[in-house]
Amino acid sequence: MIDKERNDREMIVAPLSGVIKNIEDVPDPTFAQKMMGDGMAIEPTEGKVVAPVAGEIVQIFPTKHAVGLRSESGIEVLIHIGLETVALDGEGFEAHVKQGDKVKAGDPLVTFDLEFIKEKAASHITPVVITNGDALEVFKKTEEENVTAGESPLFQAKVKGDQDSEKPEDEGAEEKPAEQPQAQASNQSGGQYNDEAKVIVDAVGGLDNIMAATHCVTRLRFALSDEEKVDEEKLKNMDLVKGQFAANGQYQVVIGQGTVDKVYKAMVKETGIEEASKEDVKAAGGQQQNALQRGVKVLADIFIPILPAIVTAGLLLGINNILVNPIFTDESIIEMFPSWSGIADMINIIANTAFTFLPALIGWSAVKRFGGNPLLGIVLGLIMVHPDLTPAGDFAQGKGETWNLFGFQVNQLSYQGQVLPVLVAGWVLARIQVWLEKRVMDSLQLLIVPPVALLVTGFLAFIIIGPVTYTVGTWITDGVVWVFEVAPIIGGLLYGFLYAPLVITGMHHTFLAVDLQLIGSTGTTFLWPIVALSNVAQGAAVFAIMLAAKDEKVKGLAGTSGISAMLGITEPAMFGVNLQYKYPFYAAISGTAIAGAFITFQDVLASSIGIGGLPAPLSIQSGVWSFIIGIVIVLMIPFVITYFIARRKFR
Ligand SMILES: OC[C@H]1O[C@H](O[C@H]2O[C@H](CO)[C@@H](O)[C@H](O)[C@H]2O)[C@H](O)[C@@H](O)[C@@H]1O
Repeated sequence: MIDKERNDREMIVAPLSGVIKNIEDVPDPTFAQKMMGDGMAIEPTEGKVVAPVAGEIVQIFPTKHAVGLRSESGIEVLIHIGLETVALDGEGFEAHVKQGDKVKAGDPLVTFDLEFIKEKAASHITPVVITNGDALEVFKKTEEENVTAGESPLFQAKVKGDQDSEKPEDEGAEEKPAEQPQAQASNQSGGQYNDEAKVIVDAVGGLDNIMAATHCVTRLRFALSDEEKVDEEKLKNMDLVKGQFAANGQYQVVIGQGTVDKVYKAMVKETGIEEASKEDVKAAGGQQQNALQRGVKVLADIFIPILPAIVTAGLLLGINNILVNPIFTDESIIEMFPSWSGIADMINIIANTAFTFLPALIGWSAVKRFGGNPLLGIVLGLIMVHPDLTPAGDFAQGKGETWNLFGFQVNQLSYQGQVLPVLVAGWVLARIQVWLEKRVMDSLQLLIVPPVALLVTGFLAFIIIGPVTYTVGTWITDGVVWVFEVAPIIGGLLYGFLYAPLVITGMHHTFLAVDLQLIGSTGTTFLWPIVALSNVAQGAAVFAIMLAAKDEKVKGLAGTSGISAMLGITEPAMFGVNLQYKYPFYAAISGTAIAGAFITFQDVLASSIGIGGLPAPLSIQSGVWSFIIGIVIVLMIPFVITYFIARRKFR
């Protein structure tokens, strides 16, 4: 805890106003895994960055998205505004300082367009890290949840060997940030980092494997022909390298601010590699992905942002299920206690909204992803579920009406619960908007671009996009249903076995679209219950490691990632533990395959997508007891197998 009374320690205040996040929760491994050092992150509420401490600006990147400064006592602070903001190439940022400037705490450093960053960058979460943690003997973090720029204390730290200060306290020593290996500049061949640059090039597969290379404020970024050729061990063994990972078609090698640019220069000089822009690397990395990978990525980009709304809706529908369905007796809770029916109704409306207006959610996310105006995306989605339109079920019973367009009949069909129509319409809307924006003069943009884009897309949606994609969507759902009807055991077995590997590749979000399409067309899904079992299985395996491991660090990581898996997020358990040891992962997918086959055979159906972990029974509409048996299977099999193997291995 920060002790404001201690004047032998340097106080570092928040450089931005906003909400505090743990550094471990930043969705970027460079920061979450503290490759750059320990710290915290701030979700900014305004676009202003001020100096957190008096000192000198040691680095301000040309793209102005990151600032490094050194305090008077020698503490080095890096403020990285948003994530993947290097790709914006300075757009939306204005710097008020330059390298070498002396600043006081509270002096403005950078201002930025928060809304623009939110829209264009991977995230606006801003990590603030201490990059020379190994030089500190005390490091404390704030416990506040909200901070004000230039006012609220964020860290308190003391540099080692500070003669003026008292002896270090034990508790302080324990709170030292993770030690960062110091970059040692080699000089053996005359230039700084020449040897290291050659080793890195070699480790990423040699010059022939590098299609393009650039760097940002912290990392070297490579577009590689074949990421399989990377020698990770070689990179891990380099003091200079603080971490490495592949993301978005780029292979990233984390070096650290102030050093990465020198290593990059040495690499260009020593190996003759051509300097490339971030766009070149991004484009080259994108080319590396095949059409399937690119398609999966687009779907993931669209569905991940709407997941919280859908999962919340699923959870609330689950609560409503408990109130309105007879579970333990012949009567439901609202039949036994009629005064609860109003509450149940309200919950139902709150829960149902995300599913009823699903095309609006998808419209927002899809148009944003395709580069158009997300607000028009929402309107487009709402147009497609307007209350004057007739739902598909009623239409099939001959209740719907048609528009007569010069003799051509167009169904007044509502696309409620449908995924594909609004996805395609969203893409068309964004394309029309972008096309018009390039051609219409600025003063007429507002008058022409949105109305024309919306009107043309609206017509196309009702006349052609809707009917065609609705039919394709029906084929997809019919096809999946058919496979699971013909061979339920094989379907459940395979989906159970393959789901976790799909999560590793990120392809699992594609099936979210299939789940939503199934719910929209048939009212239920048989795939999602297997998803929930798979997550619980990873959790059970990682808990077995927690119990069997001797190393406290492994136990801690397994415990926290196990809780997360039991609540539906499995990446920490899989990447952090289960895949490292392999057998827990195999035990988990084997358990899920067996349980998946069992529940599919038992016709377990979910009414919605809910929390894919232990709370999942809330979202099961039929076969809840079979599903609970499925949960017992995925708790027992992965746990028992993993525990017994782990006991032997950890002995
Ligand atoms: O498909 C619906 C489920 O989506 C989330 O879980 C899936 O994505 C997670 C993040 O990539 C992954 O950790 C998990 O293994 C996947 O099943 C959500 O967390 C679930 O609650 C939801 O049911």
